Amino acid sequence: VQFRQENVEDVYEITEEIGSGQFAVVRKCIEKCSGKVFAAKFIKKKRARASRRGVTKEDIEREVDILTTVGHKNIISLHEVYESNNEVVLILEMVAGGELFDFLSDKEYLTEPEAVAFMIQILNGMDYLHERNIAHFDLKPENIMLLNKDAEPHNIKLIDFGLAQRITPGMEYKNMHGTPEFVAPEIIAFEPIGLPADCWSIGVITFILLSGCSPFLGDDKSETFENITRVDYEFDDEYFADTSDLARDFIQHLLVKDQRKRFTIKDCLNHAWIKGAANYIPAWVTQEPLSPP
Ligand SMILES: Nc1cc2c(nn1)-c1ccccc1CC2
Repeated sequence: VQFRQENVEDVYEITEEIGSGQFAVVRKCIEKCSGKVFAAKFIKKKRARASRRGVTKEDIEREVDILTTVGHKNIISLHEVYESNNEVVLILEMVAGGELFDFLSDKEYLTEPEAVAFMIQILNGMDYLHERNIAHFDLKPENIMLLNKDAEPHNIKLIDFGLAQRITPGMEYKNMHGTPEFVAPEIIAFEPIGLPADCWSIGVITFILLSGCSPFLGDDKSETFENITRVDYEFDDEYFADTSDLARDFIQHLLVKDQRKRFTIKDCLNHAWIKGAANYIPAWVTQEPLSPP
């Protein structure tokens, strides 16, 4: 998709802010010709090479390339892209249900069936990406949006592919800056990273969904990194007393330091905690539509 050079405000009415990232602000917008509602993500372009502010054109093109090539019900879709001299605007599918993060803080934590209903959708979206050797590299509750917070069960969309990468075997990715609480040990150790880093983050997210607690969070960044490097976490009985052994087993297979021994997304989808859920989660959540011929 090419970056349109005309003024985005000529084509869309830009309204209230609905979210923001480090160098991005996301606003609700309405396409004038159709009345359709979208989310406009304004990304600041990096001015000078040495500047710490803004995003390089190369990084923006990577996010656009990845969003353009993926199409899945649990991944945000990209409608079109505009460019002005100091920013790029991604016109994205509108998701109006807010972040899973906020949904969680209202509920403290979820029952296992609720957590599994979310986890199945996260895993389906991630399975689609990992089958195409795309790593998200910034999985966390803030980057999981609910389509509609009142619907049951909830339909989720993975957002923010600003750190996503196509992983070519043999290529090494090291300079990463995910969010401390969710990064895998290999990211902290500056070892080559790949798809398994996302699986670690899924383990952290599952732990949080079931307990409301963050397994490795310390009083500061370095303490958090210390806890991750040592894989120092526990299922505190105060929060995990009612959590099934299957759920703990699922998490334990993801929070594994050696990324070669860590569960893959396929392993997760085959785990009894997830597979067993197919009995009580509606088919539209659990069944992947047959991929187009
Ligand atoms: N960093 C972010 C942050 C957000 C979004 N994208 N990137 C987003 C995408 C579609 C709909 C709504 C949003 C708001 C949050």
